[in-house]
Amino acid sequence: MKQSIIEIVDQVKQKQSLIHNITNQVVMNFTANGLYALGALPIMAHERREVAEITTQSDALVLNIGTLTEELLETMIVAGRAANRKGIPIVFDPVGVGATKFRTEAARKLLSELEINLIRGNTAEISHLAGLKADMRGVDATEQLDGEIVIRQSIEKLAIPIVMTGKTDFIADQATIIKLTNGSALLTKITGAGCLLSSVVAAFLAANQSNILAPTAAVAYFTIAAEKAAEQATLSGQFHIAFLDALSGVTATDLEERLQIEKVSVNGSEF
Ligand SMILES: Nc1ncnc2c1ncn2[C@@H]1O[C@H](COP(=O)(O)OP(=O)(O)O)[C@@H](O)[C@H]1O
Ligand SMILES: Cc1ncsc1CCOP(=O)(O)O
Repeated sequence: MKQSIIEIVDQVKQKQSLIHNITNQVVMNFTANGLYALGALPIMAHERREVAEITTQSDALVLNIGTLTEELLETMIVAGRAANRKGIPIVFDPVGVGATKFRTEAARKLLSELEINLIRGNTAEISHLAGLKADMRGVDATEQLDGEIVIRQSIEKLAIPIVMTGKTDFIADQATIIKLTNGSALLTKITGAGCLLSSVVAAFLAANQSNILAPTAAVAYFTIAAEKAAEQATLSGQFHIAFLDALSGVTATDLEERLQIEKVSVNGSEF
């Protein structure tokens, strides 16, 4: 597994994928800088009349509903259809789903009208999307949820590969669940960490379309970068910058030495 992750990271660095992000207004700049640091190329384009062309020129599409409007939702459908026609992977980030009826209905619409390749959300968002109960305050959960139970039930209900984040991260498809425990709590003190991760996952999927290995490599790379940054910075402002820098330089040795894949289950049996 570690060797495959290292190889996928090399593929990402070589491919320098162009990632079309239809994302929220809070995180656009951070996402663009994070993708550059990784070695990918960002483009943010939100005009309905041009998104199909932009998506078609891109290697992956990210749909993020963090500051969604009715118009932007329609634009996402146009871009998503263009991606589906060309087999371009789509990552969906259901920011704040469950916080309002509009977000919840929008998320359902995107899932029903588009073929989404992967959903990346925090534990509360994934629970909501799967119809499990989770209390939200803004874009964050108000309670601790048992990630392992949530991911098992969610993958069964949604039947789309999922990256579910929190203190522990889970990567799942219908056959496999992987649990990663790398990272830093400082990621929760800056805005846009999850949104950037969704775009990083898209860059990994653009380079390697495996349902489990590519997103696992993305989460491993991202959370190990956070660990390295947290060794340089204790406050959120310093961490923000240190993290961007660390995103450009996670090495094979870092992955070898730091990766914590605590548990892998395949078709329900652990090994
Ligand atoms: N308590 C925590 N400790 C360490 N890392 C965390 C913690 N909570 C979230 N993370 C990390 O922060 C990143 C964003 O996850 P999360 O905060 O769940 O997403 P979102 O920003 O969408 O709410 C992930 O890489 C995750 O591993
Ligand atoms: C604060 C906020 N409000 C609407 S979108 C957004 C950014 C959320 O980003 P993340 O969930 O990745 O921290």
